[in-house]
Amino acid sequence: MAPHPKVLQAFKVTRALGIPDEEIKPVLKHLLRVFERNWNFIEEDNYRTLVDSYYELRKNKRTEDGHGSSSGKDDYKGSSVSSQTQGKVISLGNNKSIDLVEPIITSEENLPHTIAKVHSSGPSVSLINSSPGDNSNITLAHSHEIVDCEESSGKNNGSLKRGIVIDSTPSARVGSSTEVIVGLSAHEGPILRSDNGSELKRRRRASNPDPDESRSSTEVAEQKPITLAKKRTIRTIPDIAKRTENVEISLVDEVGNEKLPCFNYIPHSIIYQNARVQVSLARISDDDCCLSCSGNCLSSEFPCACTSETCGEFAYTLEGQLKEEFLEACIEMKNNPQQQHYVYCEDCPIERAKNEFMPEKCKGHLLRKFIKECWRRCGCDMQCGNRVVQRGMTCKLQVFATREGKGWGLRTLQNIPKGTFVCEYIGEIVTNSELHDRNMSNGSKRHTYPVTLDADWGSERGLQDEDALCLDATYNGNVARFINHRCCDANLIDIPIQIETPDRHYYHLAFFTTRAVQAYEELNWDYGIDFDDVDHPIKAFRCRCGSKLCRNKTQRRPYAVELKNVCIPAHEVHYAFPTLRLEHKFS
Ligand SMILES: C[S@@+](CC[C@H](N)C(=O)[O-])C[C@H]1O[C@@H](n2cnc3c(N)ncnc32)[C@H](O)[C@@H]1O
Repeated sequence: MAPHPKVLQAFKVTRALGIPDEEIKPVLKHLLRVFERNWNFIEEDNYRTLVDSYYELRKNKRTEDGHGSSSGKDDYKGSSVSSQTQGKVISLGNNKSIDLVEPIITSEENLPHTIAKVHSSGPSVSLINSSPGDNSNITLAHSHEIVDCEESSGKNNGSLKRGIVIDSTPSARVGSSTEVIVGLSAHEGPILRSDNGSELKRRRRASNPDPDESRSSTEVAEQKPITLAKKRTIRTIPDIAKRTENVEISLVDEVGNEKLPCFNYIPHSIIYQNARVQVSLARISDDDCCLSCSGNCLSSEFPCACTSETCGEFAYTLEGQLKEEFLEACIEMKNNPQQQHYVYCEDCPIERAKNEFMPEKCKGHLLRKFIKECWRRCGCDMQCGNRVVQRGMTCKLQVFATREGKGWGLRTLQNIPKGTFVCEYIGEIVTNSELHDRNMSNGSKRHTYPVTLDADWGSERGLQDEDALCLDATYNGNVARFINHRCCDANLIDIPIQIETPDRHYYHLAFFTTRAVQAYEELNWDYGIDFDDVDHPIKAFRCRCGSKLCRNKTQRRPYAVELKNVCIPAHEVHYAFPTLRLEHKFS
């Protein structure tokens, strides 16, 4: 079968650089897998990532082989977590690298690059530092004009023995001095000196006699010269869920700034210690299940007993989405809560945890609409349309480094229709007082947003501490811990789901789309923060949700949160002190 035109185009560019097709092929295959077949990432900057990956892989291979040559053929063989690659950081040439597993490695360690300073005021480019002991040729992996090169000794006496090719585009001249990472390649030959790049072009022509190909090399140079970016590291993890979910959840950092998240991925919530979650068949009465159903409850003529929570109607459609009316009602209650949607407990567990002897008055809890799914005692099967959340995630998701300074975020890799279940909020099930203790001892080390399972506290009198529960995803959690906040018009909404237990001390919190979401859109939900609540123990982050309805109107703080007089960058401290409750007042 003839290769795809995009593959042919990629080969055309790499051939022009003298890279044989059979060597670039496995690299391309690997990147396509890592980027979920999104060619934009591969094509951008004239296939920069592809070419950089190739050269860096070659260099790594040479280093591993004691400077032996590499065919490059097998380096990306098999899946991206094959035995060859697992545990390795694969640097992507000039300024990128791929981290295929979980080790937390700083970008400095990852980059076996030479750092060059470009002095843009004059025509010369001088290398001020090169990798220790590495005297490989230095070149940008793409087509560039050679402006000038100076032989130079760096700090480590790694003097430049051969060629350096540096971009001469106007963008490279911006500012007086820009630090860049220059990739290392395996070109042989003496120092290249040229004012106009003709030497490089001549060399390319010499190494590639095919007139068609040498033309494309020149075209490439003219089309899109590389821009000198700040050093950055692209890291990816193929599946942060470690195959515990129905789908793989990749992580990618194209920005190159984020510290890799440090937590244990769990696909189901788990009791930390004191939380009382009573799951037993004996507690499910005949009225709480549909014993006589079979197959798919949604197809039966009459709604079964499991619709008791949703006024005798299933919340899901036959296609597996939330019914429009139900979803809209949930959105309305969340976005425009009325006074009657709040309940106030007499002895609020949240206030009690804060001050056992003199608790303050309850601040109120928002009543929520529940969905009850069929479960073990029900006669239907696992494919029943009323078992959506318990079947688990089906959407392809990716954790990525946001560019707006929100730290990591979550995006979808596929279009998702309105009302679709995306994921659950999973974490440790802790009691309110356990959470309070954690907050007190860990304070500023918090990195996620615990949620209080208080949707039904209004119907309880004197809630015991073991029954007043929260989910904390700080140390153990799932992909939901990466979902960032968006005020009011978020594309996800959290809905309480009752599955195993008829009481509502413990329930599942599931995220559904509030509208159709396009592939590569960031997913977000409204944490319910009151940005004007100056008394709240957590002074909220400066909101960068970008919504027209953003409630953080004043935006007083410059990209940091103040926490008890300590100023900590927002990406360092996520949520610190007691739970921000879902029902927090709206301004
Ligand atoms: C539950 S975590 C979300 C994942 C987080 N971004 C990360 O890197 O792990 C919540 C934290 O993300 C950041 N964040 C979330 N939404 C934000 C927003 N709209 N604007 C700015 N920062 C946000 C804040 O630092 C917040 O404390």
